[in-house]
Amino acid sequence: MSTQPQPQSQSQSEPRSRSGAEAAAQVTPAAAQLTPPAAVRGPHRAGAELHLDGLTAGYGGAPVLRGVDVRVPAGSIVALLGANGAGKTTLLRTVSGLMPAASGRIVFDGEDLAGVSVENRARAGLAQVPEGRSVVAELTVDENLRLGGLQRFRGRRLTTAVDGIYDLFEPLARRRRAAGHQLSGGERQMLALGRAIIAEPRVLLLDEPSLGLAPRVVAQIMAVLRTLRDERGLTVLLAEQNVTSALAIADHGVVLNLGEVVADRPARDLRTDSALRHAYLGF
Ligand SMILES: Nc1ncnc2c1ncn2[C@@H]1O[C@H](COP(=O)(O)OP(=O)(O)OP(=O)(O)O)[C@@H](O)[C@H]1O
Repeated sequence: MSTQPQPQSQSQSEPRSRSGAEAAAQVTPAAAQLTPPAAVRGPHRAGAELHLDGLTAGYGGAPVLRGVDVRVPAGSIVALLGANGAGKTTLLRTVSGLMPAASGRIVFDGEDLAGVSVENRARAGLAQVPEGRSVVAELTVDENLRLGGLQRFRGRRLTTAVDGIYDLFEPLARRRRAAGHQLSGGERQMLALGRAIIAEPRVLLLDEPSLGLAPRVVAQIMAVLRTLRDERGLTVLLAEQNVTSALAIADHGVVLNLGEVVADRPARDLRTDSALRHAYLGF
């Protein structure tokens, strides 16, 4: 597979426009109070489609994922939901190549990823932000972002890319000279996300970005993800226990239980159908 996709113009990314009513239905009350992030600076690589077909994976021979099928269309957000231990992190790690698949297929932009290294998956545009807000503690915000951006940019283009992240995450712009270890939990999560986004991934794998954060910060992060989808056509697979926040921005919801898909529905159905929510999400 090609490991160096070429940048595409924004018009090629075919960003989706939404009706006002649809957009309004997708914001949480907290998100509604926030100023939307600035428009995404372009041009950018467009999102790619991701399919998982019959994916099985586990630890030491004990299966955790059992024949999981998930489809994440290009330019959409799919919420991956489920209780503790359902297999969300295992699924994301298997897709990014950190864990081997025992069987099944992972298809990224039409290409089977079997045998493709973690590094080449990242180069092709598959980015994972693990749970725990991984940033380099000793480096400043600016240095962390530049490090993330070096994968694709040098010189002035790198500076423009860093400025693009500050447009999206205003709190980071104010803290650009602070070291990673001096940041609040919310700022660290924004930086972890910024480091992944700056390299213009085509599919973003996010593991519980809301964990331990205040509702306002969660709303801010979800608003950025929505902007990236709508304006850049980014594809996002979002593992979350914060079901309400995830479904507020997702197009589709997939519920895992003990490593199996038990529901695969439009997010609108999971948001609005209380019987469905009660059956699969327990509230
Ligand atoms: N390194 C490991 N070795 C062995 N078993 C593991 C390992 N990591 C996770 N597991 C097991 O795999 C199962 C799925 O865990 P996983 O972390 O994927 O779930 P999760 O849905 O992400 O949960 P959470 O929301 O708590 O992070 C659990 O039973 C867990 O105990």
